[in-house]
Amino acid sequence: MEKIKFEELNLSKEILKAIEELGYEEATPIQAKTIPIILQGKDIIGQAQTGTGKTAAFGIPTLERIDPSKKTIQALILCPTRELAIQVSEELKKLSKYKKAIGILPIYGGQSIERQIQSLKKGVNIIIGTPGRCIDHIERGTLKLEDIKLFILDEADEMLNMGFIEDIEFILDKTPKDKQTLLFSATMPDPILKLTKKYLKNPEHIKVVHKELTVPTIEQIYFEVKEAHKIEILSRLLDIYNPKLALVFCNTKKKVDEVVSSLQARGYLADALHGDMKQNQRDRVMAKFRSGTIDVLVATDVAARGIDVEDVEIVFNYDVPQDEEYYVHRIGRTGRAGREGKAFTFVSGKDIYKLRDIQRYTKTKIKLQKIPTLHDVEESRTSKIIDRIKESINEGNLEKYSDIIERIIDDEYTSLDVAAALLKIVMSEDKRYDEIEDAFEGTGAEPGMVRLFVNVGKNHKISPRDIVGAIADKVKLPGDLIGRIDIFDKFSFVEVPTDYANEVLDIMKNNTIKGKKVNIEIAKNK
Ligand SMILES: Nc1ncnc2c1ncn2[C@@H]1O[C@H](COP(=O)(O)OP(=O)(O)OP(=O)(O)O)[C@@H](O)[C@H]1O
Ligand SMILES: [Mg+2]
Repeated sequence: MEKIKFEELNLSKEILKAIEELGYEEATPIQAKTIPIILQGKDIIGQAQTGTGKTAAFGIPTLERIDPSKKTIQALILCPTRELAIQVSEELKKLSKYKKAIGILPIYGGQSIERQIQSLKKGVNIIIGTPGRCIDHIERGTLKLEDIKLFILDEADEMLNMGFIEDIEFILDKTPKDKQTLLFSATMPDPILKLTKKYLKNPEHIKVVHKELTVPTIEQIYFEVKEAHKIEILSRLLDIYNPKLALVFCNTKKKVDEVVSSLQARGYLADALHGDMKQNQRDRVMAKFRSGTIDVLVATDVAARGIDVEDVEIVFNYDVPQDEEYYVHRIGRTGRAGREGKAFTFVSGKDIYKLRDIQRYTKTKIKLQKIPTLHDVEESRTSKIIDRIKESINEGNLEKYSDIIERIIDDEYTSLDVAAALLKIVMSEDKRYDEIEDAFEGTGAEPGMVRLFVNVGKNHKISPRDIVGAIADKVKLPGDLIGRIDIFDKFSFVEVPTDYANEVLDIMKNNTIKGKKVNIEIAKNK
């Protein structure tokens, strides 16, 4: 498709200036195709791949059509999650930087309703909301929709799905008949498409056509993994690829919490996002993820749709998603706006059938890759160190250090000796991998004993003796019955009598060692 400049789209100079500041050089295909039609006042269904700028595709013409001299709500945008409502509202605020008079307000559950009422009273033109909270305001009489010109569903197929459809109909019922309706999503399954006839007038279905439903710049890989090994494999992949940010999807809230504690215990900066958390917690986690204060976000499907965070380099499907559409949306959190990304899916047992359905639905091939071994992790660490050494040599300024080396060489060591010794010192600071492999080799504990894998996390001050002491103390198990296998940077192995194993696991799960929560699980042969 030929490139379309925003200047060709009949936009106001205020909007063009804001677009220029955002650094958008040309309109994306979905923007080029839908903006003119929306400006004409037509109903549309806009379908284009994840991360291709659908927000601005409906956001820009919406801003152009608002009359800010009237203090009424003229556009309502509904989103399936709170995080998405906030994000869409932020993007609209950026686009309206030079149309200051337009009032934009996100309203969503979990936030003080009183505060929202105060803001609504000031006169707002565009509401971006989640359905539940909008209904709440409609019932209180604090959200008046009789002046609505534009009604927009972002993630429209999800909004018209069973979970939301009643809410949507309730809200639609309160809006004027002659409004314009816009539906946007990366996916639009046929049954939902049929349903849209009920809500749209002579709509144009604008589909930015591609052979496949997913973004081609996302490399899609799957690993055959036993359920019990997922956490270890996730850690290895994180170590090898070292993504700036990674998003890990699980199918349940419980699993999200488990994965987060295992990752934290292994020293990763990870946190959770799911629907059981309080809104201020959710906001804090999203902010930390956006700023890179945490680098692994583990989430349920609340984070699957629409969320736009630039540096997400890998998306993990820790569990294969139930719905094919969700695969598309989940992996679409990476590879946005033309960037590259990776999507890694863990497949265990019967999941392979689901994966086939997903490939058929998305018309893509997901490639099987061998699970990285600890040796691979080691290799990747080695090549990273080599790169760093070369970089440092190229940067120069090494005179001070060369002088020291010369002193050693004077003592009859070769420069190769010196270099090798230095490298050994540097690399042994984090040599957990070889040692863990050794310890796992033969997880067979002494007869009558069970070997436990104890994870104390980074920067701890917990010695093996502390671990044995804590178990002895809290489980009332004589210390000499506990065997100590080894201690590593972040890990340790202990052996306890088989009869006590479950009790130790139970009790230690709810206890701390020197004030720190540690992760103890039965060691499994890798
Ligand atoms: N014309 C443009 N040029 C460059 N970047 C753009 C352009 N339009 C939007 N973007 C950027 O592309 C990213 C993705 O946009 P957006 O979130 O709207 O995608 P989307 O199509 O809604 O994806 P999803 O289906 O995942 O919701 C955003 O960071 C946005 O700022
Ligand atoms: Mg979107």
